[in-house]
Amino acid sequence: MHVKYLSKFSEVSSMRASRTHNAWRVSSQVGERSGTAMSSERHRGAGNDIRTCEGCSPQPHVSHWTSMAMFQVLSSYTLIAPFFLFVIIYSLGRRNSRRLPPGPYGFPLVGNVRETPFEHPEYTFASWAKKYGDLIYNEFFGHRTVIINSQKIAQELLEKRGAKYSSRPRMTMLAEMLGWNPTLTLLPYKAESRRKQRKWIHGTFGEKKSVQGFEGLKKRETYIFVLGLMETPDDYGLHVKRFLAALVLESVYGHRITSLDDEYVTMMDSAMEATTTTGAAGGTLVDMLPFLKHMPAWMPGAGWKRAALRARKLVWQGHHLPYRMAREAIESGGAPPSLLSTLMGDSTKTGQFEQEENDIIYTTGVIYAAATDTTKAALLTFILAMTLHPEVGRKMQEEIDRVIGKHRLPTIEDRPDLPYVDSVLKETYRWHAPLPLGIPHYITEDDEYEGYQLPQDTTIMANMWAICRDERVWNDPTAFRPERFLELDPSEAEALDPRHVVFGYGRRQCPGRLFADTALFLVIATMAATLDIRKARDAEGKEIIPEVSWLPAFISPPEDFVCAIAPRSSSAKTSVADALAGASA
Ligand code: HEM
Repeated sequence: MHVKYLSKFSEVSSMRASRTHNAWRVSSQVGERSGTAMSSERHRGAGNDIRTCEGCSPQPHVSHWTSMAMFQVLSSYTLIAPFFLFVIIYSLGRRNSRRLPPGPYGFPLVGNVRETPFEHPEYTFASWAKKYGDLIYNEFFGHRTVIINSQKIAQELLEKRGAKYSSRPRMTMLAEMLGWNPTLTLLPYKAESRRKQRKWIHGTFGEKKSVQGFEGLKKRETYIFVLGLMETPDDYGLHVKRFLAALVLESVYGHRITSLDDEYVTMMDSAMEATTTTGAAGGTLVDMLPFLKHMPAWMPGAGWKRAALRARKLVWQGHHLPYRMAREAIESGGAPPSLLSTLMGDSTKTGQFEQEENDIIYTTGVIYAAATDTTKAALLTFILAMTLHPEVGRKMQEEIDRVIGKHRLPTIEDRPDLPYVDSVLKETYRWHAPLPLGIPHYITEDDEYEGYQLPQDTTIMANMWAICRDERVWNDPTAFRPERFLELDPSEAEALDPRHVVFGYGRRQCPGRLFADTALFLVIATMAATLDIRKARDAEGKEIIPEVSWLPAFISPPEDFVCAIAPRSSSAKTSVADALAGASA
């Protein structure tokens, strides 16, 4: 790939596909497909056990397109033929000479591109695990990739051996051509800027005390969100987007939005959209063949480069313009405290502002991209689960009424007393990991695990979707059943907490997880206390049962679905409006 599937932190609505297939069905189709997709395969390692299976996958997918495009470009550069030959010989030699983890045997040069579907590769990787085990080796155009399908191995490698497993793979298009390279998400492990940016973000969004400082903001935006749902429930997707944009822009820049037409939102959305439309991160032709980035933009066939240059401008603006506007507001004393005001204040005090300004710009700029779509995916998954399982919503309401009563709304401090609500959030994470394959890590030193070599310069990723649905761990993993967490003893519950999976691992673990998790708890508890979420009805009054399917993307929210959201009681709207007045005071 390296990371064919890393379509970055971005608005994925442009990919909102026409397909609305059921996720469980896809899962089994993919399983079937992967069983027939390989004309030959073998286990590398101790023995070269060659097995064949009938037929080839008839499924066209983007990887075919990518390889065809590659051949078209290369055919006009016949001088590169010796290079091709070298790569084929080299890749064959490399695959055979090491005791790599098992996996489907790919073709020379393209590797496993052919049998890896572009959509929902996590399902295919999970089905491969049944055949090859929890550690699977793949190659994509000569790039080594290892996929982990169990929590035990993910923790062993990505956490315990974090010093070797915490870098990021090279992404020529996204990082180098579009200009996302100075952001924490993509910086190599050893980069000084990575250390600094991570410390800053963690200090604001990962430490309990500083996260508590945003409680007022979270409450206010939660109440605005719930009132919006009460007024125009069919626009629930837009309310979710507004809610998260408001949380992020105020906590990061001290900028308060009043609508989605806000200047900052427009700029940042444009940067993200331009990024998405240049192709899947790590999966474009130039990622496979980085020398192509030097192709002159005026050349015939270089439309992709011209598009990348246009996107680069928007990415630059998305980072620099909100920063400049917010900086002015902070300097004129008109902005509430924020990550930016803290960083500006601290670095001015130490006399480091000039040296640190670029890191400050990119630290603040990346959070909108990292925080909004990820949290949106989790919140939409919760709404889908409530639509399908109104009985879960009723149980949450019973618990809230019993513990808190009806005279006030739940707060984050109520969490220990609301174990059922808490288990609903955990089940939401487990049911569908918002980033099914996480963000890839990169191995920076040769290593060995259970007799298998894991060479330096290999991309390694945890299949979070598969880990959260591991049948060896979870009974009936496809069911949405929050009770499963209440049936565990405390030590098991701690070990199996899905937050140890869906926010990633070790030294690259999400630094915003505490902020996201507390915001999500508050919002789902408030929704349960004040709203009924049910199935919508069609013109004949029949319930519409939403399909359970998720967008095939790096950040994977549910596909569009309809639901009926209404105030829980005649007084619900007043109590939220009163709470909003209190929170805004
Ligand atoms: C439900 C919401 C969220 C989910 C599921 C999520 C998930 C993740 C995952 C899986 C990673 C990659 C971890 C790894 O490489 O092992 C990550 C990284 C990151 N997340 Fe989150 N995230 C969420 C919300 C947030 C929020 C609210 C923020 C900021 C306030 C944030 C900021 C970041 C950043 C900056 C990184 C890159 C960290 C690094 O490379 O060192 N995320 N997130």
